[in-house]
Amino acid sequence: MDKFHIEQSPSLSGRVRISGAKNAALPIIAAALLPDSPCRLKEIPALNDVKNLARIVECMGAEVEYEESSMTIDPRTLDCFEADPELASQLRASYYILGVMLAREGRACTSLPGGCRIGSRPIDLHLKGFKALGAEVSIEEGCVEVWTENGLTGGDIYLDYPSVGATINIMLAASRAEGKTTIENAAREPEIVDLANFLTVMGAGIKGVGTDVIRIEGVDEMQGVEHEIIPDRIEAGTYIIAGALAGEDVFVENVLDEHLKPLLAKLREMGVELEQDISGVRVARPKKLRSVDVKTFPYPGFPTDLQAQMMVLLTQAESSSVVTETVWEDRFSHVDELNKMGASIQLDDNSALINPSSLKGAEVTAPDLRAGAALMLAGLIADGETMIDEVDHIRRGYENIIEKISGLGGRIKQVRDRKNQVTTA
Ligand SMILES: CC(=O)N[C@H]1[C@@H](OP(=O)(O)OP(=O)(O)OC[C@H]2O[C@@H](n3ccc(=O)[nH]c3=O)[C@H](O)[C@@H]2O)O[C@H](CO)[C@@H](O)[C@@H]1O
Ligand SMILES: C=C(OP(=O)(O)O)C(=O)O
Repeated sequence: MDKFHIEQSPSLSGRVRISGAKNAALPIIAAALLPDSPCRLKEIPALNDVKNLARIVECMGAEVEYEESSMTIDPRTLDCFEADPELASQLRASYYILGVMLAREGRACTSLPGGCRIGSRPIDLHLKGFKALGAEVSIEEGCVEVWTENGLTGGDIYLDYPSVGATINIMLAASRAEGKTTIENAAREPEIVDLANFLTVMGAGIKGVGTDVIRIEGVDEMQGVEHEIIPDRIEAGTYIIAGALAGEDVFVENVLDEHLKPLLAKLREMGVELEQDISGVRVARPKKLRSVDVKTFPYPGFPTDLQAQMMVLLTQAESSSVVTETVWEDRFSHVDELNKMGASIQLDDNSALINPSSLKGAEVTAPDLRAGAALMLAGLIADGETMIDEVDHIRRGYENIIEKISGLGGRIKQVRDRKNQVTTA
């Protein structure tokens, strides 16, 4: 397994371009199986999750061409409704095959999905939505199966929690169901809006996306279209935090700053100066960082996917801060690793008290994607050398991370296993 070796890099400068959003690209790749002609998707990030999902749809018979950041998917040759179980268990978003194939073929099957271990991650709300559209569901020995004998019909669904995945899966299924579907207490994340725009241009009738009531009018036919994925707000936020931690002058390019309001507001409260323009955000480390408290919420609240990275910045504040995680019950696995690096963070249930501290290099392990990104940020400001193990987690969400950080002057290398042999500059 590869590791990242990082040396203290206190003066990052230059430009870094943000890639297309992983959490928009994945449902959109699945949705490209809905029309009756090919789709061309642009700004597809080169990430393992994307490659695995592309492989899943290919194994189901679709034709996929993937070059640079663009992917063409032709669903006309689909001849299977089952996602490869081994591939499907590697990523969370494989469960979007359920909504899509249920809509298209009236039947779908996949293994329970993978993704970060940050809580129990049930899929009851997805299944409740499918049932409301007239589907039967079964979960047996780690396999999820959904089917309908007479086709899907629109229905009304109230989500107990505004789940991103459930909102997406129900939208996918409802877009080709007969009649109208209403999702109440729907999630409002920008990735859902991107998917809805894609479905709408293909022919679906969708209203209210970006609010908590989404109405979908199913259609019989959809046409393949070209679509460009929105920039990844979590990748952007991670590089903006890197600039606030260790930047002399960092410009984070290809950012939709309206998707990052809760982060940018917190950074300003901390004393970070940000210059926003149409193409991105300029950021540098301020002389002093004020402490702030942060609580994660579904969008438009502070994103749970930036909680770990923000915690690293808070270790550098003048006084103590409290971070409260409300979305996932087990998303503090970075705390032990940061404490190994000299941080002083105490956990109490779903809150963390972060005391000011100087970080020092250490050997740490990335427990999941964003926790890994947080350790990488910590390595950039820690005194000495940091070695991060299990970096495949980080690669699930950050395209060309070594090249991007090195391009800003960050001293980071990929090394291979025990011999610590350098593989990438
Ligand atoms: C691939 C993808 O887009 N992943 C994102 C997506 O995950 P994901 O779609 O899995 O997250 P959800 O919004 O579904 O989960 C949020 C909360 O709802 C609960 N829940 C969810 C579904 C369900 O059927 N039952 C249920 O109880 C979960 O346990 C969790 O506590 O949104 C999360 C919240 O912003 C992000 O952290 C992930 O990066
Ligand atoms: C938790 C995440 O991803 P996934 O849902 O794919 O595990 C994430 O992107 O931070």
